Amino acid sequence: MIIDDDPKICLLFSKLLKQMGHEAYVASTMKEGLVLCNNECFDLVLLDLELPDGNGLQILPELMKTDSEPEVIIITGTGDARGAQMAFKSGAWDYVQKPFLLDEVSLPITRALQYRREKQTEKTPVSLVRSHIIGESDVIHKCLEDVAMAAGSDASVLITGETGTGKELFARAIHENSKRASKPFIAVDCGALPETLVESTLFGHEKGSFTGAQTRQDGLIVQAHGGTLMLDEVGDLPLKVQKSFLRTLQERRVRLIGGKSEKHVDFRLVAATNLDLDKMVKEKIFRADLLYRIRAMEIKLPSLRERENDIEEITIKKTYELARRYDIETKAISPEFFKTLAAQNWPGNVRELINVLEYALASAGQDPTLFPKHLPPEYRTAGLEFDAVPAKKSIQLPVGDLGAGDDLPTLKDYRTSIEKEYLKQLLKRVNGDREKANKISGISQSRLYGLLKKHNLSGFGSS
Ligand SMILES: Nc1ncnc2c1ncn2[C@@H]1O[C@H](COP(=O)(O)OP(=O)(O)OP(=O)(O)O)[C@@H](O)[C@H]1O
Repeated sequence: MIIDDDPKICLLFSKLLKQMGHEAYVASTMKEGLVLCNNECFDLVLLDLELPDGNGLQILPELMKTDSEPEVIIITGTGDARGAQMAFKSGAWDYVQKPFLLDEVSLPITRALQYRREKQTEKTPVSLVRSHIIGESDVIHKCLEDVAMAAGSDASVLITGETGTGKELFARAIHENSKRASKPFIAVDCGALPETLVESTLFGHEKGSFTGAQTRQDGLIVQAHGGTLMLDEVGDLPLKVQKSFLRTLQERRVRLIGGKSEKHVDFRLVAATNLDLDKMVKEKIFRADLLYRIRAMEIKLPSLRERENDIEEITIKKTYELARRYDIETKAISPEFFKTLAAQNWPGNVRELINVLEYALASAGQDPTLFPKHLPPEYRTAGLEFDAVPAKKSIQLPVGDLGAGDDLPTLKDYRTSIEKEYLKQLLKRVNGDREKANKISGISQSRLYGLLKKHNLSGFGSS
């Protein structure tokens, strides 16, 4: 419901709300607004303050007490701190000042409606089926609460997060905890499909509708009927397909490629991405109206770096699972192994961790315990500071850039020149003291003499 006496603003909001998939009513005075609110049910009121019959704040408490108890966003051209404070005190959701950018209002609208949906959603299921999601960190618990919330409603959900953070796992969890659990869960990776195939894969095709379409085939949308459709990497949907998919989402009807009639489909959408869809909207490569539709709720998955405390539990459970899968004895895990894992950056998140554990199990062979030495070499360096070996003196090599191209010396020549440089420095420091030279260099007297001879150095006089 838009209560504003400026027809241009009303038109702008009506268009925006329609684009976001909502219906909008308009009132131009406080009185008209109140009457409508008392007769209809509204989720949200966009309330202007300067109205012909008074200041909108006057009717705010009354509006919020109408049967549908709508959320209210104040829109005003005369923003002042006191007005904003009063609005919030009376329970307004947000306070937007004119002039505004569409983004500045669309976000509070989405959030207010999400909040409202969450409020109305059935209570969180007492025992959420975790669907193999591992982790007890606060951030994962927050995500599980979101899953429970999403599972209790039928709203479209957008799951965002870096690669390997478990977007598909969480999508399945939403499905398995929803009333659609006994119906199909269909996942499609939009990024893996060639552009020419996306449309027919999603919508299906009639026989002979294009070369190679030898039989009539239902698309994945129809296969997801009654259940959940997961569009993974939704940012990779070509613009043309975005348009037809939006239509299907809005009208819940699908038409096979080359077909004439339409079919009713009932599916719940869970989309996922690791791209910045808002940025893609600005770059005009993702439709704003589709983004509004698919992001009725959003679940942001944390990276593994943000939930370091979960690494240990994931490691134990996954090592056990992998050992069972490969039919080998499960291994004990040393504290150093955990420490080395905790020191990593994990850009590939849980998927990367599982791959590393697979490597470690293979490299451990018959060894009963996993140690850092079983990890891929590039992962060991990050944990070196935790190794139990006492730290050695750091060594500053007396070399600079070795030059570019093919003129790098052989390793043997390089070692020889470093060795000679070392001996020269040693002789300078010990000032003829043989014992001291043996002590510092850590090599025996005879070996030291051998080396001095080799390099034609005579630091201790003739011998
Ligand atoms: N919290 C978790 N608990 C247990 N396993 C997890 C968890 N998160 C991810 N995994 C595992 O990590 C692997 C990658 O997960 P998934 O495919 O769901 O990630 P994704 O975010 O969809 O990745 P991408 O963006 O690359 O498609 C899977 O084997 C999944 O089971």
